[in-house]
Amino acid sequence: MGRTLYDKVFDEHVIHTEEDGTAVLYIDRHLVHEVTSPQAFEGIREAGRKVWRVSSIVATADHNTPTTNWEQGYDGIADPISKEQITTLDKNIAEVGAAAFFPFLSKRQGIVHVVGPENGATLPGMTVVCGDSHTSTHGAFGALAHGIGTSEVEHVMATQTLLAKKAKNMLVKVNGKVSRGVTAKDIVLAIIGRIGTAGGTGYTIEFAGEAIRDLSMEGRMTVCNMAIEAGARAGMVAVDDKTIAYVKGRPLSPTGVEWDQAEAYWRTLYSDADAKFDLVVELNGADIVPQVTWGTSPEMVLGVDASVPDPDKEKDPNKRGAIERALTYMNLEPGKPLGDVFVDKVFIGSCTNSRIEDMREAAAVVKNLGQKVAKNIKLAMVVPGSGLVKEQAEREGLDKIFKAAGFEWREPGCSMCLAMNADRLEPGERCASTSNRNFEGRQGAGGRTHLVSPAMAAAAAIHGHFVDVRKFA
Ligand SMILES: CC(C)[C@H](C(=O)O)[C@@H](O)C(=O)O
Ligand code: SF4
Repeated sequence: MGRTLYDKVFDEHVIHTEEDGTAVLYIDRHLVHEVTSPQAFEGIREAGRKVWRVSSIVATADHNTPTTNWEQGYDGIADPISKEQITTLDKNIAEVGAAAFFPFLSKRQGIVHVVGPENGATLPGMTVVCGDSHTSTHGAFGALAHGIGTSEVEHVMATQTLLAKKAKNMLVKVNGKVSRGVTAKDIVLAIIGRIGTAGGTGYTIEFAGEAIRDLSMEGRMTVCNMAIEAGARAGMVAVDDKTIAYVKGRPLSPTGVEWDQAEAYWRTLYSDADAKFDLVVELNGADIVPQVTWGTSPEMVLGVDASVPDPDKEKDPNKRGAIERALTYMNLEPGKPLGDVFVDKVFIGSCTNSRIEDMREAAAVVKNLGQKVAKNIKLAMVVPGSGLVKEQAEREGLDKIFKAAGFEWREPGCSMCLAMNADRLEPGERCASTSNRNFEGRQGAGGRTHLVSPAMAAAAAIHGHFVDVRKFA
């Protein structure tokens, strides 16, 4: 019987299987950031162990790095805990080593999930782990990539393996084409709206169908990035010409004969026609509208042309309670058109939407509209995902478009995605954000997050409220 893409990559990495089905998986790539690695390095040191394969490690500092004041160097990191996490990573990598390290202030620094693929650290068919739930992003390359906990980070460092129970296979097929102005972010939000945040629990999701094949690698990363918000630890997309073209020539990609061998193998990384999925979900690309979340979970999402839901119309008492609670937190009245929701801040960034294509998409909207950021917007910020994205965007003059319209153009990092650095929402502030989580307090205590695409965020900044970008896409 045929195998799925997930079956193939999983099987290829099994070293041993216990009777209860627990497998010992070999790990090819270990991505490391400053938040979830200190205890792991400490544990290794205390146990007197060595890191098994230093060349599997690629590290960067991202969550705590400031997005301003880089000219002040490490003195520009105001928060002492943030500073300590960043310098601890520097020390740990100095001691242990890595295949590549992109420290704070270096040109290639950035969000680990942007930096990995950009440098060829993520390759098709690899097992990729990181102490970070959005490691699912790397599945866009036909890699098996997922987040791990800090104790597992230590386990991988010490043994190069991970204990894993095989997940079930889910296929999410997005058929046909999407309309202009509908992006990868809208596709994945629509998927989460359909299957819910627990829909993917226990599964690895393969995203397929014409609308997914049509996406660039950047777009596929946006989709896989949010597989975790759909409950699946890993999301994957089959390898095709776009995948191969993206990885070719990157610093850590193979070259010469090794490239040829690798490419031949990578081209086998798709689900066989007779592979069996435990669950298949299909969506119609043409039905997907630019999405806006209205609540405090990514599944609380609707098209921008819809209105805030009315809890009284929900029969299930649990769901009704959740809607009521979310609307209270979000300070939204049932029935209010989403297009009438005004925002205070706009954040364009995060590992979901801070790649060059996202920057282009947002800048194109700003340019098309030809106006400045609306008066009611206190802050509109664009935070590129890495130093390389920033540099590329500046080469294309995108920074000038943003700055001329009144956006702030910042240094790379996680920034206001989770407010571990100085960028945050104040209590009660409402934000149009291109990030992936809208939980209570995610962007700062009492802050209210609406998840949208970069184009939608840019348009909200100019209009001051949500608008349907299909009107001017
Ligand atoms: C800090 C890290 C452990 C966390 C994650 O695992 O995802 C963060 O990146 C997030 O997005 O909430
Ligand atoms: S950008 Fe946000 S979601 Fe991504 S790794 Fe950083 S904090 Fe996590």
